[in-house]
Amino acid sequence: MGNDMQYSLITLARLLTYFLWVSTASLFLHAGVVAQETTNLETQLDQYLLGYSQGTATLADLDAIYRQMNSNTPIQTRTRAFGYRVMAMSPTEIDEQTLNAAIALAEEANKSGVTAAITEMKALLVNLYFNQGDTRAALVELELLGRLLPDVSSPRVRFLSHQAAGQLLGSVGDYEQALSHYLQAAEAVNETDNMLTLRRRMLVTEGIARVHTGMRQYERSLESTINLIEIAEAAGLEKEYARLYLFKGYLQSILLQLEAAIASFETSIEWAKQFDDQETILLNMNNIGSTLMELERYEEARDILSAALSEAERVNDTLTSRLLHFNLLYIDVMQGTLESVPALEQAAEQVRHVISESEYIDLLQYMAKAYEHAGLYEKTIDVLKTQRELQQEFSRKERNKAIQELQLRAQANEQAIEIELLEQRNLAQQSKLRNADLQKKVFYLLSLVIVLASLLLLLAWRAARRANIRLQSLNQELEYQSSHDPLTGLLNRRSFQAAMTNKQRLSDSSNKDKHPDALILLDVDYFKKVNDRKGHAAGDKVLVELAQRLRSLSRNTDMVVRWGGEEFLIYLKEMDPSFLPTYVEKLLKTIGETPVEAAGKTISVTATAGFISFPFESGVETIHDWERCLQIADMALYLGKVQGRNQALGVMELLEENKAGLEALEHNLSGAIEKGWVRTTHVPGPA
Ligand SMILES: Nc1nc2c(ncn2[C@@H]2O[C@H](COP(=O)(O)OP(=O)(O)OP(=O)(O)O)[C@@H](O)[C@H]2O)c(=O)[nH]1
Repeated sequence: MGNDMQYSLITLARLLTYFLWVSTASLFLHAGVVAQETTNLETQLDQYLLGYSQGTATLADLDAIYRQMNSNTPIQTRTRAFGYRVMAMSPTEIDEQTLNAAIALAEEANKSGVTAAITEMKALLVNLYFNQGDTRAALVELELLGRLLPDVSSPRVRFLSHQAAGQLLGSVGDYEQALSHYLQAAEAVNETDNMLTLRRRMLVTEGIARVHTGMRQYERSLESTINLIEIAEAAGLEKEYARLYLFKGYLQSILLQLEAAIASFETSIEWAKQFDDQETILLNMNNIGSTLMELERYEEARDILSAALSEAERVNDTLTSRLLHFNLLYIDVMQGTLESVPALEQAAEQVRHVISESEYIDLLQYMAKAYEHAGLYEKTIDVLKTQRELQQEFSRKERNKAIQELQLRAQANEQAIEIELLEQRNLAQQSKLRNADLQKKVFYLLSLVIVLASLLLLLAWRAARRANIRLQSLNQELEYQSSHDPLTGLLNRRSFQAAMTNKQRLSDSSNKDKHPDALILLDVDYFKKVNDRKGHAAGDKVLVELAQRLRSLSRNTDMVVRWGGEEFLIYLKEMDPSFLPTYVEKLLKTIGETPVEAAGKTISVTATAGFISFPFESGVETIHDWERCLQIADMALYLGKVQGRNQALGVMELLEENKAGLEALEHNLSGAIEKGWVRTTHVPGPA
């Protein structure tokens, strides 16, 4: 039993341990693999960044890193890579597809709950929407971004966010806020120290310069630009020089530092030439020409503008050609060629469609000057009037635009609140789902544990039950063996004694009306001879056969006992004493009439018996002690033997109903019989 159960338990325990081990190992290995892949990807991104800052990395390098990523890659690594990808693209390369990819990744970031990733994606979306001209969407993202920013620790993400905010707010004219963001972006940059630090510092400074320009704080803007150029030179970013010097010259010309402006434009041309940047060269030439016009150095201006015009025409740059054409006609008029006035008017109209409104308003100033120079005073007044009207109209529009932008920001704020609410709701929903999922998992796990425990219990129970059954049958066997004679299967003396003790304990007076029981002690005659002549095995066979015959005559309530070697005791329940001799006769016949067949031999046997009713009514007293009764039956048996065997003697009645009679009955039966104190019944055996 123990073995069965132990085996099952051990097997289950082993299975469970194995299962746990495999799960733990796979979890551990999986975690290890993910961690290793992540480190590897981050390193690759660092290398890419290095290459990017040195101008050697390509988009293909980045794509190669991208291909190694999957949904298991930590979200912040993926957002970082995506940010680099956008950074590597020129504004014109950014399309709908890029935007959609960014929106999808932003959603993933939202779901992950990783603040740095969420913020980075929001900053990128601000940039992308701004780039696509969708100011409203950019503002909404900015509102959401603003709520997250205080929790962001990564300087890189803080820089990106503030930079994006500065750029967007600067473009909608919220210069103060823009400036504040740029300053925070500058702080974030100061916390970084890598290959991108200088480039980032430049972007911030350029942003600041643009904000100052927007605020018409040109001197400050110029300061920032000079600073910017220093940074670019320190970083050796030669590609940026032309653009920066152009901007510097532009600011100087506004501040009427005209000679310095020309010098800046010339420097810009030098650098633009290095990189074959025709567009910048043309812009600078036009700017130099315009500045010379301001200085009334018309000949020099004409030279450079003519050269620029032929270059612009060569490269089919219509816009610049028209501007240059206008400037050249202006010079003509200023130098006295008054016939050029209509052509100048015509050129102004053409230019009007390709320049901004404010630029056109500035251009009208030149027209007024030209008319004045040509003595066309009425036209001068007209054009100045038009200029004033346009200026007023422009200012009104600007004001409206500012109001609209304010409205737009308020709407964006509202939308952001709605989105935030929605996101919160989504998060709550997700956590609800996660909880439900967790509950489900716990339920399944518990069910599994219950099933396994039940299985174990069942196995244990079955094993215990089997053990009990075996034990029971062993006990029964043991009990049987201890109460039965192994040869004949009859009750043995011990069990009979126990039964009688029990019986005596339970006997009560309610038995009064019933017949007494009977005790018959029976002994096989000359059995020793059987053994001696036919062999011990044949003797055994005879005993078994006789036991069987005795049993065949007994009822369920009777007891047939092997009392000793060849001696049997038959206990009959409620036997009418008058029928007892007949029964005993039948008993003797059953034994003696048919010989026993044993080992091919026929063995004739007879038996002698003594019998008595129990309890025995002696007249003096009722003998309730079965052993005393049996003692009398034994004496009767003995007398039967003495008188020739194959017979039985029953003690029926004590005629001398006194103490002496009882004494004689119990200790000297033959004497009592001789004295005629006892009535006996003689039963002869079969002839
Ligand atoms: N084969 C066999 N013999 C047994 C067994 N138990 C007792 N005996 C034999 O039974 C014989 C009894 O012999 P005795 O007591 O001298 O009596 P008897 O030969 O039957 O003679 P009476 O009883 O005087 O008629 C002995 O030889 C015992 O060895 C048994 O289980 N198997």
